[in-house]
Amino acid sequence: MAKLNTGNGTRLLKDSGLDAAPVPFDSLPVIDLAPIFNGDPDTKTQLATDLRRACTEVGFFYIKNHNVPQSVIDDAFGTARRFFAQATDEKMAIHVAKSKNNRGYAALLEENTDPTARGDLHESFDMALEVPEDDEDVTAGAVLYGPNQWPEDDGKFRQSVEAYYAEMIKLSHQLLHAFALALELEEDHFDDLVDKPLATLRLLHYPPQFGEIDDRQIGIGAHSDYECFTILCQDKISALQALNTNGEWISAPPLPGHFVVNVGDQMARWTNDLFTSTIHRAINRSGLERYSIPFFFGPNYNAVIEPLESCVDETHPARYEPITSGSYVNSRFAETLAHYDPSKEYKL
Ligand SMILES: O=C(O)CCC(=O)C(=O)O
Ligand SMILES: [Fe+2]
Repeated sequence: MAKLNTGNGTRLLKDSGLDAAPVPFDSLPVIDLAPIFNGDPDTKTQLATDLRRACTEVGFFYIKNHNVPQSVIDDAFGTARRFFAQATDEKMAIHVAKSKNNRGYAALLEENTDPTARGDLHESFDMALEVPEDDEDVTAGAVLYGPNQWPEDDGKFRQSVEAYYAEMIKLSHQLLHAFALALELEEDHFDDLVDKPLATLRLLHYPPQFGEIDDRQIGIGAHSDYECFTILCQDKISALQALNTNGEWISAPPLPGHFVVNVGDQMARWTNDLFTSTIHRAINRSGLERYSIPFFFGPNYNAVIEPLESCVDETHPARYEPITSGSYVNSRFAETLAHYDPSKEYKL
């Protein structure tokens, strides 16, 4: 502890560098995305300011006026409910263990997002960009690209999931423009890096948990997301919590017509931790089944992520070595997904 003499006596102060401690948030900000679509320069500047603040102080926020049709969202949730209601055998037919790139179904407890815990109480279906096996990046070993696995049905499942995915890709490009403005960069700064994005959509089903709950076995254990940002749609059930700088869990309930967006680790690395990749978890104590649809958006497999020049200076030296988007996500998957081992031979 250092001491500072004032006219009214001595005060103690911690020697904690030049930056002020962030104010711990107690609720999540709401960002109006309308300006990114209507192009008015003044309101865009306001959006950039609001977004910068949300990403710096919280790392979690709601977005409204996102232009995603409610019918596409409702369809995706209906599809998720029908999919998870099937018999286990049906779902296991497209199990992730049959995929090199984590596409398909994973059962309860097969994911362990927090490696110190005992497995997550959710089941999931993962899909991402459809890339053929003979694509040049796939043959060169870019293991996160590849084909999806689809359930055998009348095609409705694939149709509604792909419709939702297409909306998320469109929205992510707009959101990335807003992030660039928030970083005082040109709006299209990141555009060349996202034409073949590592972008994964998950359907999640959380059964309710009753009685006394061991915090090592909850819906999804405490974690940060790996990609640039996540766009999350929740059904009507509140279960998501975000950790503030005081170490307190803050509730992030669903708001009708809004998505929750959170900054991921790749964006934190790009911004040298100016934007914060906030830890979160979900516990479904509602007594009802819960469904959510996170969409994780990161740049192309080979895009190099390193601290942006504008986020590095003498008092904030670069904290991260350059790494490709693919290597980063790959290493995180290997740590948290029981069936993920890109070095092994997979048979469909
Ligand atoms: O379901 C939720 O509310 C959160 C999901 C999540 O954090 C994730 O899948 O990374
Ligand atoms: Fe997450």
